Amino acid sequence: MALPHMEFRAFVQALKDDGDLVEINEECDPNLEVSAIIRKVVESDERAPLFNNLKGQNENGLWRILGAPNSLRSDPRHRYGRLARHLNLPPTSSMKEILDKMVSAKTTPPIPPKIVETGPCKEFRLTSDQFDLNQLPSPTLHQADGGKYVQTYGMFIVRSPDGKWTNWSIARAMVHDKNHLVGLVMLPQHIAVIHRMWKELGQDMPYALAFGVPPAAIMAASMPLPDGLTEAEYIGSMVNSPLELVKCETIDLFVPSTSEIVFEGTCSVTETATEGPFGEMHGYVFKGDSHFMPVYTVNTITHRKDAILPVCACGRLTDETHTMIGPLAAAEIGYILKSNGLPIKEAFSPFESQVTWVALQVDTEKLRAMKTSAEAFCRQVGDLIFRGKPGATIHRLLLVGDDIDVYDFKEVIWAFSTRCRPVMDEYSYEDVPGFPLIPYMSHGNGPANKGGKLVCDCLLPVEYTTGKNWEAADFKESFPPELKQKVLDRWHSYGF
Ligand SMILES: O=C(O)C#Cc1ccccc1
Repeated sequence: MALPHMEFRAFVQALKDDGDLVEINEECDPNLEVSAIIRKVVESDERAPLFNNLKGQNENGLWRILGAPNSLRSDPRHRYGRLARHLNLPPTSSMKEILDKMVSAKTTPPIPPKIVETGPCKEFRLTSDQFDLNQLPSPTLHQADGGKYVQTYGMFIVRSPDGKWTNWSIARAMVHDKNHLVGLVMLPQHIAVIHRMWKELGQDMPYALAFGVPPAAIMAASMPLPDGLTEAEYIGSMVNSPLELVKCETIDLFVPSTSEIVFEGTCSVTETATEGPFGEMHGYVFKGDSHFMPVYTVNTITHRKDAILPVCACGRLTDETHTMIGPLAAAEIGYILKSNGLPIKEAFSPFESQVTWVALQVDTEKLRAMKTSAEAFCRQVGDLIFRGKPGATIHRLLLVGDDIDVYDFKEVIWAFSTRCRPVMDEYSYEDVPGFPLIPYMSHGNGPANKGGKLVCDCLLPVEYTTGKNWEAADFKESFPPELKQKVLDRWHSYGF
């Protein structure tokens, strides 16, 4: 029997078994109605909606839509249950356990994928004269969007011209016409790096776009892994079993054999079209905000019967762009800092920062042993992160002490607000790449692609020298243990 982290269809069943799925069988319109429901779901951490009856489905059920595939659950006991199911972890797993699992494959041998002759993704095949992307139920996600964003949670598969590097990643794309998409291809994302390689050769870039891939694969595809690393092997190592891949029909690329839907074709290195506006991960749609981006030709579609298109209706909290992009960047950032010998214990990107911050918990005993200064330490951290790809989407790094739980924003904002003196304890980076999708970058006062980053030192000077010299004025730290126990034991008899 297929396992939920290795087959999307089994994952959907697992959500159903968890009571985390709402099947909608009345006809829904992919033009805004579907997304309005998904937005209401993700803004209230409701169960994931599976739209079984969409206006525009073809005779083989192409396609249904699963909304909110990796958003949050309302029950705090399994808040991250959907993410956990992506990784074959218990639904009660913490975000720390989830991110530790994502990083685990960095220290275990890669497990290459297994090539199989065929698979469920081959049940039906459509050539370019047999489909119209505008007639299929491609969703319009926000009323100000520039098109139907059919691609928000699928996985692009591209390979360097020398064949040595295959990259899997999520990058948005909208319908351009009957057989074409236009998509965001933006450095330092690896899809843009590889696209540039093909452009230098003067050849269009072959691509596959697989929807409804193994959930473990889409998680790895969202992690800013090092250049040159092939996700398929990383995932194999992470789940300790080889992913099964099958060859595409028309190009020399391989896709997960259980994918729900596969688009195959080439991405032009010369032709562009207007892409956007789009309701992006920071929660804004700027009217008229479109840019010229590469055109993808869709030559062939293969799919399962009654195939499911996963859709992230991104915007304000809390959708997949927040549960995945920020935390997975934090995991990579934490790994890089630890690998460079810095005393970092935990790293997380607070949703409340719209995943533009990463909070770093520092082992202050080891910090004191370094006999370093605040400036030297902060610059070490900033130089390692802000000049590399993992830090691309992050504009604030907050250094906090051992007493702060970086997974709890209330803790993080307390330390930031009370221990980081504005300006004096902040170390700016104006000469590094900026993330141009953040509104204060794209529509702010400075350059959209450069600077605007800070390392914020939320460690008081004593934490660098002699250690914490305060008690928190709270129940946990300001009362003797026996008194706290007495209060807890008598809490209800007091009348609370
Ligand atoms: O369309 C969005 O909201 C987005 C995005 C993005 C692009 C590059 C890296 C990470 C997120």
